Amino acid sequence: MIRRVLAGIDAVSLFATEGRAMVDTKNNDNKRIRLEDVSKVWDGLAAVDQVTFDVSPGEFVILLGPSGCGKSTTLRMISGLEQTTAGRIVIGDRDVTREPPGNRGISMVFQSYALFPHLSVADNIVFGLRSRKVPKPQRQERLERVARMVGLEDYLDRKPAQLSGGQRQRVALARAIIAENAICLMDEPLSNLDARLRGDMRREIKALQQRLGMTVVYVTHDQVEAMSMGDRVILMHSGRIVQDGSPAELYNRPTTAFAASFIGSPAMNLIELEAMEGQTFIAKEPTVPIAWGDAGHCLLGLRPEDIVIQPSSAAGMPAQVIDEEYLGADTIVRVRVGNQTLRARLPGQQSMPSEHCRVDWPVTAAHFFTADSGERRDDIDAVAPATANSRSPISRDTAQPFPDQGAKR
Ligand SMILES: Nc1ncnc2c1ncn2[C@@H]1O[C@H](COP(=O)(O)OP(=O)(O)OP(=O)(O)O)[C@@H](O)[C@H]1O
Repeated sequence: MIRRVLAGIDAVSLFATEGRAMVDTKNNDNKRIRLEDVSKVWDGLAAVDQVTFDVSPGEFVILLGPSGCGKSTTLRMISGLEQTTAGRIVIGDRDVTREPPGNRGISMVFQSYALFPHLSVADNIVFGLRSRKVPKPQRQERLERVARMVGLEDYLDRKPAQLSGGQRQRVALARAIIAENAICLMDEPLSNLDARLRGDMRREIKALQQRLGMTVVYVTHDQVEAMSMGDRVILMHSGRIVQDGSPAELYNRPTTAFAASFIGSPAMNLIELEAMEGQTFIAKEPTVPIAWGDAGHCLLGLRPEDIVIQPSSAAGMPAQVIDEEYLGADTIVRVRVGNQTLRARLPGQQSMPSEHCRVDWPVTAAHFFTADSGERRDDIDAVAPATANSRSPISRDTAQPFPDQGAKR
């Protein structure tokens, strides 16, 4: 309880700049964010390590990454709730690195909702406006407008304890929106909600952001949120930016093995390859010749949906079916290839007719990464598995699934 109230003070302090003119949300200058070589060091350890990125006006940018990678710390430094150890933060054309939170023109939505338990929904929403001494008629008009926007008109007299998780989250959103700041920072705002509500709220937040033209920086470790909401995704790992691009870029062209394995569910299969005879690379087991212009170890990356499972008489790597997991729209089939386990995603409900099969993939679906640094290699000319000269590379159109492998729906 105490934590929640303290968090509430944080949240509200962002809006509580007395006498400050309302930020003009039409003015794009207030909506731009720039981080230059920003770091945060705690006890000699860099939680955020020389992070640099820009957020354009009206952009929805996601900070994505595993627990502890520095997402929240980065967000809190943008808000001013945390001081930077090094680097510069610029909002619009103002260096705000040493400015207090209330001077930055930013709203924030927290995972904990940060509501005052003793205040009604209406009072929670207008708390910041009150501290700013916005006159009552204006407060009331804005409250009604925002409550309509987030569907809380019928709940204004209730206390937070009388609301569902989704409704509490809407109160937190309403409080951020009513401040009419041009920038809104959100820290895992949906993680306390159940899966269905999360889906609904994702769409609502995105629609609101577009309607209001706000710049949003949104922290999550949930790649579905990142892919579905972000105009851009900044993937972080150990305090650093691993990749910064559109959701499609991150999915289709991951620049590191970490990005490849973090985005996508199930994750991209990463198969260890090792150097053989000068310019040829082969899988440790079984043998997969790879034409290669360089020496060194590398990983072959294959998305589960790119793997084709064929009868054992067909071309491809010999494999054994381990099990099948039916998920409704598709089936995840695990197969053992040599000493490695691969996951294939097949459409509909699938039941493998035999334990023995072959796996194959379109040549263009292969991604390569160096095994040590994990960096993407685009200079590999890969051939399809099995005997390289025995057949033409397959494509999605020419792939031969098991004869009775058609989707059963
Ligand atoms: N106040 C603090 N004092 C010392 N270390 C901290 C403090 N806050 C965060 N850290 C450390 O900084 C690192 C980054 O934390 P941060 O909360 O930014 O990660 P995150 O990516 O947001 O993780 P999560 O998704 O679990 O919230 C972690 O190793 C964390 O333990």
